Amino acid sequence: MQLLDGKKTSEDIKQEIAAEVQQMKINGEKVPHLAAVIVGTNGASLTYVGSKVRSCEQIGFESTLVSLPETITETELLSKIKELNEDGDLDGYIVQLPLPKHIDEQKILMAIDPDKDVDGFHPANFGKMALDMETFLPATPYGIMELLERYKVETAGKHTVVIGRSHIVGRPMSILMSRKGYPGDSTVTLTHSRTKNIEEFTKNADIIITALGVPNYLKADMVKEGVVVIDVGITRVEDASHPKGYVITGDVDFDEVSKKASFITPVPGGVGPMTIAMLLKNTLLARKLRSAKN
Ligand SMILES: Nc1nc(=O)c2c([nH]1)NC[C@@H]1CN(c3ccc(C(=O)N[C@@H](CCC(=O)O)C(=O)O)cc3)C=[N+]21
Repeated sequence: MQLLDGKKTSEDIKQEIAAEVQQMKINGEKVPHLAAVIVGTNGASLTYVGSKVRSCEQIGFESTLVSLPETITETELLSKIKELNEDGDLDGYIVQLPLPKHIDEQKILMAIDPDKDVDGFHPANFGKMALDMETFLPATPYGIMELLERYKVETAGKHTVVIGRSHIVGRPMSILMSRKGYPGDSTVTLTHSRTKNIEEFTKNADIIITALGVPNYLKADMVKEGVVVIDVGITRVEDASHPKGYVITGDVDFDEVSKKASFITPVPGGVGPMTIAMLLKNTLLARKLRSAKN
């Protein structure tokens, strides 16, 4: 069994980006500038946004945190988005999801300038991804593709089973794994909450990508020997015996499944850190595309 170490790989990627930023500075060029919009104060959201800001500092990006109250109206948020779209210094930004219930998420995502949409959530970018055009790939699926590539995991002709059809992970993942070329060329089954006898799919899978958010869902008797397992689930489970009061738990029963797996991602330290690294990579791309335009 080989661990797909997202923590280490994300550090490698950040170092590669940092070296490019160093060169940009030497050339007297503008460095990439990323902003994150966060509405309200969800604990997990704050953790994620916090590590994004730290990563920016670490690699020499400029970063801006736009912190807005839970009570902000949709109209007010839309005018903030307009401001960010028009900000000539800003290369890319994300609006942290989920948004409060009184705000129409789709409406907000549609308002983001596709050229600054480093999450790759805008329909224009999602469409480009599906059509194999250069664009910002959604950071989590992009991070998974990068892990498979850097560990030279074979994907061509393999049966990949994706669990979960969310717009930000499962759906784009199924598209990317079926694309032509490496990593890709996979035969993909996209399973979800209405799938019947899901074990019939997982037991026959060469690669399983779970993005459910149900702790310890995937058990050893649901997989075959030699399977590659990518665990996208990151759930905080209360645990009073831990200093933080919770433990981070994935969708996979790691202790048992890892005995059968050829490759497996840990949680934490797997897909999560990769998501952040790929967001930074997208921001670097946004900067390059913008400088090529001007
Ligand atoms: N517009 C938008 N884009 C996102 O990409 C986005 C979002 N909204 N909303 C929330 C989810 C969640 N997400 C995570 C990223 C990294 C870790 C991460 O690095 N996790 C660490 C553990 C961190 C901890 O201690 O909680 C790990 O897995 O090792 C977790 C979660 C990005 N998301």
